[in-house]
Amino acid sequence: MRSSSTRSHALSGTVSAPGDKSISHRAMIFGAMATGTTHVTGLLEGADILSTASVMQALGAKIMKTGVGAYQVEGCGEGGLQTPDVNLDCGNAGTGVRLIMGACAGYKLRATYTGDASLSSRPMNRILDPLREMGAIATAQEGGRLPVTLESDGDLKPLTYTPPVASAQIKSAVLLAAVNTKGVTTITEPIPTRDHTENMLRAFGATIEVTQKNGADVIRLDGPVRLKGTKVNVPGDPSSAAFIIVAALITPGSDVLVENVMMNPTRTGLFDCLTEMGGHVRPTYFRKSGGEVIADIHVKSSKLHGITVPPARAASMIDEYPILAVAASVAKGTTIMDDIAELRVKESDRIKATVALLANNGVDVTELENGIKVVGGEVSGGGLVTTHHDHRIAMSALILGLVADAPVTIDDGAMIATSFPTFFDVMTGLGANISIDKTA
Ligand SMILES: O=C(O)C1=C[C@@H](OP(=O)(O)O)[C@@H](O)[C@H](O)C1
Ligand SMILES: C=C(OP(=O)(O)O)C(=O)O
Repeated sequence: MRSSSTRSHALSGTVSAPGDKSISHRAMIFGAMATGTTHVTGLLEGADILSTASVMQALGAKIMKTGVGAYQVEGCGEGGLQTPDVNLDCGNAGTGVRLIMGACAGYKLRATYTGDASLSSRPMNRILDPLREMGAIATAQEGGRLPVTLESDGDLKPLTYTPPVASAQIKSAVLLAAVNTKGVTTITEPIPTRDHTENMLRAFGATIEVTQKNGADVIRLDGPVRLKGTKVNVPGDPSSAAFIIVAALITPGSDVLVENVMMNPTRTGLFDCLTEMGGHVRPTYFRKSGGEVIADIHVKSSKLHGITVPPARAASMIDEYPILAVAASVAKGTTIMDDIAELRVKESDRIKATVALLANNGVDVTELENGIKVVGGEVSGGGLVTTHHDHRIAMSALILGLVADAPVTIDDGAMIATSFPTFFDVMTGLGANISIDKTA
């Protein structure tokens, strides 16, 4: 599905951010583990979440759609998740496969996990290592890749663990295994990562203690805990709102309101960067929804200047570097994004893919050992961008095209549906010149 974008007039209007991907995965997984019914509203109906939902059904949960973004999950509760009859295809979703493997390790079951080409190239030992330490048996392909077969007797040992990289997926996989493990599992996080697992496990009835030691967060879960079905109202995804916000900031004359954006500080690093760059990014009308603070963000096109992104901010904007690099392409001066080696193991090597996307479209960009340097200026455009099945590279390229002299084309926009299925409608509704070439 080849798509392209061209220079656009001012964007204007009010839109709502789609449901948060991280919270939507967790709603399906925790709901399936719980006793009783979980009622979900605002679920992101993206391909990643639909993969997770069908995997949880294969593991024994009953999931029913009751309206737009509304789902009812009948959990497996006492009986527990069950050995599935089929391989568990987690699609494109790192979050899905890693959290589900963690959850399944706590039960007596055996399953084989697969994914698409992108997911099959991503490292799984980062969660298999701690799960093996707890007693699960896992076999993987070379380099810890999928397909993985994971088996557990449902009688794991608790673990005291410091993940080797800042990763909410590692933390969450271990915590989910700990839910059905007798004893205290402790995770130390020197750099805090998104805390949705902790917050949502509490909403499902678990007690999770978070304390500070030598500047690190120490997270303790005393298992086993019996999760109880609950209501989950999924807030809007700041990582998807990011594309709308940057589009409005860089397209001259724009004035856009993005409603329902989750403002959890473990997720808002990009908004801090854009504000430091001189962007008019103003959250208003703060309120609580589904246990999170949300706000409506008012964005006006602004003259941006380059910044050096503090590496300590990386965890709170880990998925936002490609779109920040697009903003940096039209900012005055230099933007440095360094110490982001984790970007090399996302849906694609996002350092290389971002550098190639900008360079092909006439932006002055340099690949650093573990980062990206961008010097802003005019964007000539005219390039064909290889997305490597990466939704965030695809959306970033289409936003760059809105300020380019010649159209920016992407090889395939289909993956955008993994995290932001309404992207094309939302952006064209605001006035962006983005089109899908259904014949290519
Ligand atoms: O826990 C989550 O929901 C996620 C954690 C992040 O991954 P890492 O934990 O690997 O950094 C992020 O990139 C991903 O989109 C969602
Ligand atoms: C990295 C991402 O997701 P995941 O790890 O779940 O594939 C993302 O959405 O940018």
